[in-house]
Amino acid sequence: MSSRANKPDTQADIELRDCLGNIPPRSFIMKAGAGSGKTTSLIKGLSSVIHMHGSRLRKTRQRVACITYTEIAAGEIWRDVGSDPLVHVSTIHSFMWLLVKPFQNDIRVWVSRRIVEKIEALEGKQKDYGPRVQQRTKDKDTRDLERLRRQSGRIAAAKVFRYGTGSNYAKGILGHDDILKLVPHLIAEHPRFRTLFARQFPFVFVDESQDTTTEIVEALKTVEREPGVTFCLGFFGDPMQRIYATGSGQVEAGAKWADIPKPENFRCSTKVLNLANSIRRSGDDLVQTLGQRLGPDGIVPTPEGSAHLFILPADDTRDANLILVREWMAAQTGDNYWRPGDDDQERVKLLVIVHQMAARRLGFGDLYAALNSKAPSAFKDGFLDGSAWPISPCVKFLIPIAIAHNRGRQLDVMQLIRAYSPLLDKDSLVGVSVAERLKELGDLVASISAGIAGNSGATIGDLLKQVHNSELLVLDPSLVSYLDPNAPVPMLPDSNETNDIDDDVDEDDESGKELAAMDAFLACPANQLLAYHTYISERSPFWTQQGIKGAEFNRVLVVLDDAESTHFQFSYEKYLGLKELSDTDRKHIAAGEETTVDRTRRLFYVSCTRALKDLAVVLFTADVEQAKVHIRQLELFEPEAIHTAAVLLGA
Ligand SMILES: Nc1ncnc2c1ncn2[C@@H]1O[C@H](COP(=O)(O)OP(=O)(O)OP(=O)(O)O)[C@@H](O)[C@H]1O
Repeated sequence: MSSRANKPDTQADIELRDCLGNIPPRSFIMKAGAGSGKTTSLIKGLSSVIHMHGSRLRKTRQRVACITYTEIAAGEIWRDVGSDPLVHVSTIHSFMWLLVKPFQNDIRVWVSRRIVEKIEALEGKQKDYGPRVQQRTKDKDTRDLERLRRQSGRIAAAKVFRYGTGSNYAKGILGHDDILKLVPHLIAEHPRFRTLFARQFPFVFVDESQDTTTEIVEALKTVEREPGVTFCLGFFGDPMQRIYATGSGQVEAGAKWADIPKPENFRCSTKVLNLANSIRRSGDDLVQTLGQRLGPDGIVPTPEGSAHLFILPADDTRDANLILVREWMAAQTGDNYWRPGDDDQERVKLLVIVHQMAARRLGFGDLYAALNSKAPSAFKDGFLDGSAWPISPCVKFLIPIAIAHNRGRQLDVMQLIRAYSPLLDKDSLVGVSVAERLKELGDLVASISAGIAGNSGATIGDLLKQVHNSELLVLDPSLVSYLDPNAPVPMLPDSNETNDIDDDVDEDDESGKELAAMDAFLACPANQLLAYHTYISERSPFWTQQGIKGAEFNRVLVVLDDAESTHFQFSYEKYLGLKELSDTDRKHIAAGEETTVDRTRRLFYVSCTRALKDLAVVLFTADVEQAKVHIRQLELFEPEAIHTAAVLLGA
C-alpha cells in the first residue's frame, strides 16, 4: 500500500479506528484545518474498514463508499487503498447516479413532476412580470415554456433514463443538477430506498464535506437515522476552506456521533502555519499545532520557512515589482527557484484572482467582461473555476479537444468524445455508418479547433450552436435556451467601457443580467477561451479540476489586487480593513449572513496554506503607507515581514 495509508497514526486516526470498530460502527465528523492530513486519515480509515470488516463485507456483497471532489482525487485515493474493489471511490454525482440508476420508475415520476414544477414556476413568473422586465426576457421565457411543454409530452417515450453532462428529459438524459435533487428526494420520500442504500454501502465517507451541498449532507444523515439500518457516516472537512456558496460549511455531528479533532498541521513551515493561525483568529479561531513528521531516520524537523507581505503601489509597475519580489525572495531564502524560468509553473505557484485589466492583458478581456461585469453572481463565482453553466462545456470539452487536436493527440480526442459525446453511443449509431459518423466527428473537431486555437474568427456562440445542432454534446437546458435558432444574434459590448457597478446594485433583475451576460458571452471571440483556460488552470485559486484544493507547493506567491475588480464576492481591501464595508455588507452582518469579508478570508486562507515552505503575499493598493500602518495593527504578519517597495530596491 502507498505512503498515505502508511503515514504514522495520529490520535485522530486512533479515534477514527475506534469508531469503525465500535458495535455498531459509530458515525463521526473530522473537522480540521489545512494540511492536517484529513485526506490521509480518510485513506487510513478506508484501509481500517477493509482490515476490520472486509471479509464480512465481501460475503454480503457490500462495499465502502468514499465521495471525493474530483475524478483525479478519486483515482488517487483508490490507488492509495491498493485499488481494492471493496472500496468505491467516486465523485458525488457518479455515486448518486449509481444509487439511483436501478429506480427507473421512480426517476420517471420525479422527472414528470420536475417538468411540471418548472412549467408552474415559469407561468408564475409570467404572471408577476414587473414593469422593468424586458421584452427579450419575456420572449425567452415563452420559448422555454414551449420547450418544457414539448418535453413533458415526450417523457413517456424515453425508454431509460441516463446521466449526462446537461439534461434533456425527452431523450431520457438527466444532468448534474437533477441528480443532486433527485437523490435527496428519493431518500426523503422512500424508506425502501434508504434501507437499500445502507445495505449496499454500510460505510460512507465524504471528503471536502464543507463543499458538499446541504441537501446531500442532510440526505445522508437521514439514511443514518433510519431505524434498523447499520450505516456509518463520516465527514472530513474544514469550514474555512469552503469555496462554493452551495457548500454546507460546518457539518453538525449527530447526537451519538464522535467529533474527532485533528489539531496538527503536517504541511506548512512554522512561519506559514503562524500566518494560517492568525488568519483564522478573526474567523473561527481554530489553532493548529506543528505536526511531528517522521522520516525513515526518525523525526524530521519542520522548516522555519517564511511568510512575507509586500505592500506595493497599484499602478503600471505591478509586473516589474512582482519580478523584484521574486528576486528578493530568492536572495532571502537562498532558493534560486523563486526566480522566473522556462519551467515557471514548476517553480513558483502564483495564485491570483484576475481582474478586468489583467484579463485584457492576458487575452480574455471580453470573456471576463461578459461573465463578470454585470453578470449574475453565479456566473462570477463559476468563472474562476470554469464551473458556470455557460462556460463549463468549453472548459470540460471544447478547449481540451482543441488542444489535443492541435497537438495531434488523436487518442485524447477520442477519449474526450467517448467521455462526453452521445454521438458514438450504440443508440445513436443505429442505421448510421460508423465511418460516416467518424468523418462527421473529425470535421466537427477540426472546426472547433480552428475556432479556439486557430484564426477562423468564430465566436463562442458559433461554436456552441454547432455543438448543439450536431448533438455533439448534451448541453445544459439553460444554455440551450440561448442557442435556439429563434434567439436574436448576440452583440459584443464595447469591452473598453467601464462596466464597474457598485456591489449595492439592485440584485432583483437577475434575468435581465443573465440575458446581457449571455449576449456578450456568445459574441466573444472563441480564441479567448485558450487564454482563459491557461489562467484558470495555472493561477486561479479555485481550480479544483487538478487542483489547488488539496494541493501543496514549495513556493507560493499570492497576489491581492482589487483594482478594477468587478468580482464583488471578494475584496481583499475590505477583508484587511482598508476599504469601508458597503451597506449590503452591513445588511448581511445584521442578518447573521456571510459577507464579502468572510468569503475573502476563506480564499486567503486556502491560498496561503498551500505553501510548504516559503510564502510571499503581494498586496497592490493605492495608498501604500496607510495600508502598511493599518496592516501592522492586524497582527497577521510579523512586523519585520511587512515590506514596501523600498525593500526591493536592492533586489
Ligand atoms: N500523520 C502524518 N504524518 C506526517 N505527515 C502527514 C501525516 N498526515 C498527513 N501528512 C502530510 O501532510 C500533508 C497534508 O496532508 P493531507 O493532504 O491529507 O491534508 P488535508 O487536511 O487533506 O489538507 P487540506 O485540507 O489543506 O487540503 C501531506 O503532505 C501529507 O503527506
